[in-house]
Amino acid sequence: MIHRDSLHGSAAAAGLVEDGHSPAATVLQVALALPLPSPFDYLPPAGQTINRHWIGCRVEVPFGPRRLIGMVVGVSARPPGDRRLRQALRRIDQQPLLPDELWHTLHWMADYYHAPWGEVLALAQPAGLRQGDTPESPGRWVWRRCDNADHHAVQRLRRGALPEQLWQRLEAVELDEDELDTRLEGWRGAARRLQALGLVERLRRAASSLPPPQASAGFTLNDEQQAAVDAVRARLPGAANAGFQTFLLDGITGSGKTEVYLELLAEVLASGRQAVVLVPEIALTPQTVRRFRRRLGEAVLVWHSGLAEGERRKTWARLAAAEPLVLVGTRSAVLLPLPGAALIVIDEEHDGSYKQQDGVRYSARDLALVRAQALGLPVLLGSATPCLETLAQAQRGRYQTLRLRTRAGGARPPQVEVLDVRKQTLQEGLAAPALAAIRRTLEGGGQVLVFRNRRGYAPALLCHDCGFVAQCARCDRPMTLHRAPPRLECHHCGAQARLPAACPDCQGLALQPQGIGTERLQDSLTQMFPQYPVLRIDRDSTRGKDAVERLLSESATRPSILVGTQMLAKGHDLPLLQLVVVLGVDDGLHSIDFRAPERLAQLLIQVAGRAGRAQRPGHVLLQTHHPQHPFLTGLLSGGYRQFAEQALAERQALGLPPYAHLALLRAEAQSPSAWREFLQQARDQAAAWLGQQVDASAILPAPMPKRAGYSRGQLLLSAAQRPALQALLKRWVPTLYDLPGVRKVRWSLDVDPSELG
Ligand SMILES: Nc1ncnc2c1ncn2[C@@H]1O[C@H](COP(=O)(O)OP(=O)(O)OP(=O)(O)O)[C@@H](O)[C@H]1O
Ligand SMILES: [Zn+2]
Repeated sequence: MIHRDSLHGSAAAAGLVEDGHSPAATVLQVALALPLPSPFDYLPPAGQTINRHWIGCRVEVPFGPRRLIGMVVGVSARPPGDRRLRQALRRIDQQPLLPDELWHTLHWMADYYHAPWGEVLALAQPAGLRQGDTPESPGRWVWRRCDNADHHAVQRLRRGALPEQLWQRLEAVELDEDELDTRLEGWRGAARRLQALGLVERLRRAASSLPPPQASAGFTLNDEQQAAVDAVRARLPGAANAGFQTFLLDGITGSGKTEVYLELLAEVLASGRQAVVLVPEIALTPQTVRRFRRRLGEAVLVWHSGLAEGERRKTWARLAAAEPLVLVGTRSAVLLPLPGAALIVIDEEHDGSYKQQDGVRYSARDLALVRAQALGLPVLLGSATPCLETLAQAQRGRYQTLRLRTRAGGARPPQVEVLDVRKQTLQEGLAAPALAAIRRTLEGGGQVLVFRNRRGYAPALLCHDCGFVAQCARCDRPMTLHRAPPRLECHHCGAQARLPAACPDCQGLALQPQGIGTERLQDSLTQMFPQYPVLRIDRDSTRGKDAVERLLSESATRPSILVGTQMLAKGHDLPLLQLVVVLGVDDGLHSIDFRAPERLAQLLIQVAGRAGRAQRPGHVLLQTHHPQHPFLTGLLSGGYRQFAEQALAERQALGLPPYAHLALLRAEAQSPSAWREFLQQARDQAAAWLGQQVDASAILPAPMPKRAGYSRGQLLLSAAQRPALQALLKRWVPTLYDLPGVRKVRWSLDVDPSELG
């Protein structure tokens, strides 16, 4: 986790900006969204002179035969040497596109993750802006009836159809597009019809003419919730003690963390300011958004990767204009302009989706802290299972911990039990006591969740005659068998293959599914419990829009079985859910990644936390062959808190994060010799700067040595002190681009990697 010392990097990033003050600047330093380490020098467009006000403005420049849009990150007086510089074609912005604070945070980010500035800057701009469009003026589009609407046309509208519904709603009012989005599904088509008939028109309205946001009151908070709200409130802008502070809201599942956020967010809106709430990717469901809108009204906007470009630009512009809004979004929402920010919230702060796994590998959680510090705001991290990095910071007193120890609204925590399956006959992966518990729960009118974190029918297809296993040729891993539609699929690279009729090795006909996936569980549970609906929730069954919601609402009010992967582990309130059966616990016990136990503990606690959230008591069964495994006995007797304390002690003893800081250099190539060569050159290059402070591992194949046809290797750097690691990276990374072996590999640097694979 990032703390004060690491922020000093920003001074270096700001170095170029300093050049801007030199009086005789003649060269523009332009960051382009290319995987190259430094900005490019250009002369200004003909007839224009440069000064520091160019910094932060976009320019169009020639690049080879192409024209690219880049951002001026510095201006300099340095003579260009013998190189002939090309001229920029045009200046796009007259003033910086990004607010100051965001600009500096992005510089910090490029510096800290050792990523090209141009790529970092591009992350903070919707596609249109990256292509040189001017930002939309803040304000909103509204629709209203035309004054001279033709009444004959109105009479021809079919009663009850969408155009007619829209027409009715527009009687004597104009409606905002955002409002229409929430109130009338499919209104856009209807609006276009009415517009074509000359009945309605679309107008731009200034943001200020909007009605004030409408919010409704929440629950009466319990004492712990209230104390949490009070502590954060004391740091909000305007309060006597206003300023940066990181809070950890450490509250058990179902303890009402979301209510704490909502209470604070309502205050932020009432004071006319902005807030961001980061949520995990799979938690950004319509259910979540509805809950926020119900409480906070129309001032809630969403941000996620599936958003249409138009929406994106509109949201970006409204935020940039400091409109009072609450933005609920996934990882990249942390890079939006927030000139009016008062609070940043990170829900389920331990969630893996906050770490970007390609391109610029940033942690949205860490960046949120950097931004909060730069903006002088409180930042609230919420979780029932905080990550160890966060807990370590809290122990050191860097974060202030706020606790919610009881479930809100009188619900009790679920009762968790290990179910020893050794020597038991399993029926389709389920032990007899688990099946009996499922039956009892259904007969008592409750809902059951069978959790298995493997989608598909079976994790492998095996020939019982000769032992052949169907593998992905590009990844050397077993392919997953799927039934609907029948196919083999590689879950690592997405490759698909037809099901072989006979064993390709021995031509035998004894091909058998090996192991259990969610699809198979759904099939077998449907046969075992034919009177009850059995619904499956995983990535395959939920491809359509709102599919999760639809499936959940189908089962919400009656006894039923849900079969699901980690998609079901968070963000859902299922009032009837009484029993959770967890399969495949043992898979997690044997992983080699040092973070595997932490992830498994988090997953188990979160899944268990879905049970018994309302009036019915919750019960959780963990099926395992290792009932005495210290991980399980520890988690059961001492809960997450005790697990975390032990895990932290182990990490300290072994010199692992959070007591060490890591950077992982990955390389992949057609042949292992190519990545070995590159990594060896990289290691040699670093050798001079290694030593007591920074350690380099041996060059090793990645835990998954082959993927999508590429052979993969890695080199791990670690240091007890973050500044030592950063100092090395700063000198080292720029040299990697020019190593002789670089042309034969694809490489990437991951600072604070969350996975060592
Ligand atoms: N003060 C309160 N009084 C009554 N009910 C409450 C109160 N606070 C929260 N609840 C209810 O308790 C349930 C759990 O609350 P919430 O979803 O906010 O918990 P959470 O800690 O965010 O849960 P999780 O992290 O497990 O998803 C919800 O149904 C919520 O409406
Ligand atoms: Zn594959």
